[in-house]
Amino acid sequence: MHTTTPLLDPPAASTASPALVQARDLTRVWGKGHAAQIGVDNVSLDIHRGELLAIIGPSGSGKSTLGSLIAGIDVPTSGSLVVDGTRIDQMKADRLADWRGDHVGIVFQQFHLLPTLTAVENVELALELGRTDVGRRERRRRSLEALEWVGLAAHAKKLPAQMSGGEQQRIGIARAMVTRPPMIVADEPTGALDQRNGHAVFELLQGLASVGTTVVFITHDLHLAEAGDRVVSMIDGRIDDVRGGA
Ligand SMILES: Nc1ncnc2c1ncn2[C@@H]1O[C@H](COP(=O)(O)OP(=O)(O)OP(=O)(O)O)[C@@H](O)[C@H]1O
Repeated sequence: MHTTTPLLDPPAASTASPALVQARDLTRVWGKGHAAQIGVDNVSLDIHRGELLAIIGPSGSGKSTLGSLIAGIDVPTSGSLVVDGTRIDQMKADRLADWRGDHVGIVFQQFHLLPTLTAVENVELALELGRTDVGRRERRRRSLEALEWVGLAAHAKKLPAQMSGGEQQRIGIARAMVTRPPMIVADEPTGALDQRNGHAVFELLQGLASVGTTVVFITHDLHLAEAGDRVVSMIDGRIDDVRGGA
């Protein structure tokens, strides 16, 4: 499955910064006063290039909120966030969407594949949305290459409903990686899978990290988290503990 293809060339580093993600005092709050809901509370964190960083913590501790901020899906109420040399914490929604298309691959717990598109069309869509400079034939070629890397070239013409959950999530990984982003944010990507399929998905993420992609892996699976390079534990929106790393 893990062949050396151009798809797996390390993403080009666009800055000399040692950390791909530099979060400082990130806070995300909804509402005000007594009604305020705190998602993330003053979080500062560096995430390095090629690092597989696991984020764990009880339900409601802020893992998804932090992941959404790092992925540029949401913006913080305060604090600063630099990703791959660009400050994204105050970007307007349309610019942020463009930035995301080129810089982040996102993997969801429930796969989020479009049901009326085949596997290869789902993967191609990421290239259409993210990189308008890639022509139709090249999009198809790269998408098939990504499917091959996740071991599903033979499923290219299948619809999501014709595939197992594990297969759909591997298509989700192919879709996240096909734009060759410097970072992948995966929010409980193994949460809907059995142990064997979850492990297979985790190994794909490890493979991407090993060639230089930064992987943020949000999980309730402590066993898989420990297999990452570093484990960040959250509680009540704050970082409670960081284990591993240099
Ligand atoms: N859009 C929102 N509006 C108001 N509060 C929110 C919103 N999104 C998240 N929260 C709150 O922020 C806190 C953190 O939620 P978050 O989803 O980040 O936790 P989590 O650790 O990912 O939980 P889980 O493991 O259950 O997915 C929770 O108290 C939640 O209710």
